[in-house]
Amino acid sequence: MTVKETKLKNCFIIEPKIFEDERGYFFESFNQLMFNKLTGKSVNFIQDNESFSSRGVLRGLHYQVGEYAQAKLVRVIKGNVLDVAVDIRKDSLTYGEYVAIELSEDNKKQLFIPRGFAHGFIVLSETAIFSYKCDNFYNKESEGGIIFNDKTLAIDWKLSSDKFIVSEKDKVLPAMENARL
Ligand SMILES: Cc1cn([C@H]2C[C@H](O)[C@@H](COP(=O)(O)OP(=O)(O)O[C@H]3O[C@H](C)C(=O)[C@H](O)[C@H]3O)O2)c(=O)[nH]c1=O
Repeated sequence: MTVKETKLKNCFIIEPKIFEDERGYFFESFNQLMFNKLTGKSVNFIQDNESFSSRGVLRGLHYQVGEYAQAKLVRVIKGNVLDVAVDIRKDSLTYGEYVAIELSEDNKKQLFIPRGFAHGFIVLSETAIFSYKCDNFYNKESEGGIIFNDKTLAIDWKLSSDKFIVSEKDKVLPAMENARL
C-alpha cells in the first residue's frame, strides 16, 4: 500500500498492493493499521456506501456540515470515474482549490477526502460501481452542496456537459460563494 498526500493537506491518494496470480487478483481494500500508519491519521469509518451509475452521471458536489461532517475513503469497484474533492475548509490555505483524479477498476486507486471537503464524481465508463467508507453517519439535515459547474471552481469534468446526468436536487445546488459552510 502506498500513500501520497495531494496538494490539499490531509487529502491522500492511496494505492493498494495487488496480488495477482493465475486465478485473478487479491488486495486489501482497507487496513486500519496501515491506513493510520501511512496517513498519520486515526479515522474510525462507521458507514459504507455504494452507488451504481451510468456514463455521464455526475453526483455532487456534496458534503455534510457541523457535527455530521464526513471524511470519506472512496474507490471504484467497476468502471472509471473522475473523482473531485474541493477544499472548503474556511481556514485552509488551499480553500477553493480542488483535486481531480481518475479512479477505476483498473488502477484500483483510492482517495481519502477529509472532513471539510465537498466531493463529487462523474462516470466516464459505460457504468460504474462506486464504493466508499464514511467516518460519520448520513444526516439529511446536515447536507450541503455546491453546483457542479461553479464558475469559480471551473472543474473540467472531461465529458461534454450535454452528456451530464444530474439529479434534480443537484441541479439547484448553490454556487460556492453561497454554499452552506
Ligand atoms: C448519501 C446517502 C443517501 N441516502 C439516501 C438519500 C436518498 O434518498 C438516496 C440517494 O441519495 P443522494 O441522491 O444524495 O445520493 P448521491 O447523489 O450519490 O449522494 C452522494 O454523492 C456524493 C458523491 C457523496 O460524496 C455523498 O456521499 C453523497 O451525497 O439515498 C442514504 O440513505 N444514506 C446516505 O448516506
